[in-house]
Amino acid sequence: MRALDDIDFDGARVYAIPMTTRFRGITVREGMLLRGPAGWGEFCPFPEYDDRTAASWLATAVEQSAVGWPEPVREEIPINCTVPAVEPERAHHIAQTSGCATAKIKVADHPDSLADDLARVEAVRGALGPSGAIRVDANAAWDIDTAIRHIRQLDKAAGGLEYVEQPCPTIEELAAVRRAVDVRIAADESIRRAEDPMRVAVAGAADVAVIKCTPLGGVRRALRIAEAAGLPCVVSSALETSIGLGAQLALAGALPKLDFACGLGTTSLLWDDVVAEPVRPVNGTVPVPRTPLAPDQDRLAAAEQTDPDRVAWWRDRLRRTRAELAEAPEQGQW
Ligand SMILES: O=C(O)CCC(=O)C1=CC=C[C@@H](O)[C@@H]1C(=O)O
Ligand SMILES: [Mg+2]
Repeated sequence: MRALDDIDFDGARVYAIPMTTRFRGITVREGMLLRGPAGWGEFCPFPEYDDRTAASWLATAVEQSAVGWPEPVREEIPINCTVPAVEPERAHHIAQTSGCATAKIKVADHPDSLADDLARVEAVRGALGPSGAIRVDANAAWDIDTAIRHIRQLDKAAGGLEYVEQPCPTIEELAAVRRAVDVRIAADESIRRAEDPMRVAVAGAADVAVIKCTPLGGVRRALRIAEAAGLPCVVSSALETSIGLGAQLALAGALPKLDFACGLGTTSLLWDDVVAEPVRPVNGTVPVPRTPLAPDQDRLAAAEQTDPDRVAWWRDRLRRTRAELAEAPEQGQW
C-alpha cells in the first residue's frame, strides 16, 4: 500500500491516558499517534488484538494521516452521553451535565446486575426527562432467555428504550431476541469485519448497525460497509483520543442518512487528551472536522507513555502491523 510510505513511523508517539472509570475492563488507554502528509492519525487497537485485527486499525490511521477524509454531508453530529456501569447518583449526574438528549447506558456488567441496571436506567430517565432517548448496551452478556426477560424490565424502567445494543454474542441469538421483544436491537460486536453487516442484515438480527470506522479500516471503507448493510447506522467510538475521534466524526458526517445520535462523546471517559480543544458535545452535538486535528505539544508531552517497556511494545506492534497491512490487498482501498 503506497500510502504507508508517506507516514513518519519512526516519529510515532506513544500515549497512555488513565480512564475516569474502568470501561471495557480498561483503566489506562494506550495508543500511538502517527504523522503523514494529511495530518495526524491514531493507532490504538486494544492490547489483546492480534496483528491481523490491528491492521484495520492501522489502515484507519493511515487514511487519516496520508489521505484525509471524504466530504461530509452534514456539519454537526448529535451525540449520546455514555453512562458506564456506575451508581445511580453518578449516572444521573453524567446524564444531567452532558447536555445530550440521548444516553447510552452500560448494563449487564456482572451476573445479578439486573437491580443495579434498573436503578441506573431509572436515574438516567429522571435526568433526561420524558423527551430524552435511552439506549442500553449489554456487550453480549446475556443468553436469549435472560436477554428477553431483562430487556422487557429495562424497557419498562426506562419508560421506553430506543434500542438494546448487542444483548447476546451471536447473530442467531440476536435474531431470536429481536423476534421476541418490541425493542429495537442494535448490533455492535457482531460488526467488526467488512462482511459482518451483511450477515447481520440477512439474518434479520438487528434494526440498527453500530459501526466504528477504526476497526473497519477507515472512513471510506466503513461507508461502503454501511451502504451494503442497508441498516440505519450509529457511529460509535473505540475510546480514541480526540485525534482518532476525528475519523469517527468524519464517518458520521459523510453517512448519507443519520437517524440516531452517535456514541462519540467518550473523551469524558479519559482523564486527559492530546489536543488543545478536546472533542466534547456542546448542547448535545459535535461539529464535523474537515481535516484531522493536530496534537498540542504540551498535552501530548503530558500524556506520553514513559514506561520504556510499553513504548518498546507499541513500537514493535506498529512494525509488525505495518508489515501485515502492506500484505493485505483488501485494506487501503480508499
Ligand atoms: O457508544 C458509546 O456511547 C461509547 C463507546 C462504547 O460504548 C464502546 C467503546 C469501545 C468499546 C466498547 O466496549 C464500547 C461499546 O460496546 O460500544
Ligand atoms: Mg457496544
